[in-house]
Amino acid sequence: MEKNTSRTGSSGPVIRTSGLTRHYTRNKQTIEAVRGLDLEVAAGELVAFLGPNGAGKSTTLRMLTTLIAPTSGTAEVAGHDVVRERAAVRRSIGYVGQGNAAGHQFRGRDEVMSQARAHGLSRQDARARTEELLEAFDLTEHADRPVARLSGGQRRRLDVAIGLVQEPPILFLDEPSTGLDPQNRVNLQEQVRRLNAELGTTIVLTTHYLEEADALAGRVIVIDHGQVIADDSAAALKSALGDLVAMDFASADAARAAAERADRVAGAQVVVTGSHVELRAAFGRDAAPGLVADLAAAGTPVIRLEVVGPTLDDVFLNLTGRSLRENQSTPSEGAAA
Ligand SMILES: Nc1ncnc2c1ncn2[C@@H]1O[C@H](COP(=O)(O)OP(=O)(O)OP(=O)(O)O)[C@@H](O)[C@H]1O
Repeated sequence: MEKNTSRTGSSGPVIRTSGLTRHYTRNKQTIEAVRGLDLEVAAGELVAFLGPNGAGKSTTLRMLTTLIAPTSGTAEVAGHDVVRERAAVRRSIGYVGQGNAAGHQFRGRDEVMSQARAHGLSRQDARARTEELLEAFDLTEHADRPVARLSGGQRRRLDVAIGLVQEPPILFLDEPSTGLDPQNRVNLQEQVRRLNAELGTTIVLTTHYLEEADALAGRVIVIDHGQVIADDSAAALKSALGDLVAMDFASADAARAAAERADRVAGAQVVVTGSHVELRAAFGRDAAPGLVADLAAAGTPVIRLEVVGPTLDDVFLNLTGRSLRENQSTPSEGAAA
């Protein structure tokens, strides 16, 4: 399949922002929702904006999709300025916002079908694409009901299906999986992956699900208080942080003695709390057996040992001192990465 460098007619970045800033005014106070974003996204990338509620993710997407104008700074999408060339930007993108887009009195199937026709598919191709998307989002048996009579989750799935109809060169998805059950979240991820891999669609999505950013995106841009605080692959972000080696000892004295030895592990950050020692180091997993043997020989044996690979939440915690999980609406669904 062709890659979307050719679909957009550009070999440079398909999204480029410089000092992109957006303020809101509420009760005479200025809210700096997005603060000087400098960003480049190349054709064919799958990027996740990860951040807590209120970080500025939606505002960024709304500027990139021309729905709101920047307060200052510039943004180009598909080579077009988002303020001066709104129509050209809109022709190059698909956008699934956080709200429900589908008309409520129409049947779900007709909504998808008419979008497909509106985007120039033949009747036959439109029907095939409609059925494919309804099937992919588990909507086939609900598709003959008016949208108003679908559940919240079913409507959300219909919105995402409609957003995927046209297969645009650049697709923006604002929290596409919020409100979806785990199975439909997986279905969505499959669709997103397929668009990216098979058609080379550049995809920018926002999420506060750590697992989603981790599983899906080649590149994770962590946003907090309207600024980029990290930008790399999930694997690189995590490995830079290193593994956590948690150890319990018989007494606080033993823990303190052990911590002195643990400090010798290259690049280790060691924290002692009572009889508990936590060590974080890039290769903590590899260093642990030697350290345990060393401590036993020194007369301070480890009573309990746990080695945990870093999660994106650890990355966020390390960068901001706060946990992203506090912002997750369904923390119980979060499995460690
Ligand atoms: N229309 C608006 N008027 C005033 N303030 C706004 C408006 N839209 C967003 N904000 C504020 O701007 C900041 C960034 O909001 P934004 O919706 O971009 O964050 P987000 O990262 O997308 O969060 P969420 O995950 O909750 O959508 C927040 O403080 C929010 O309250």
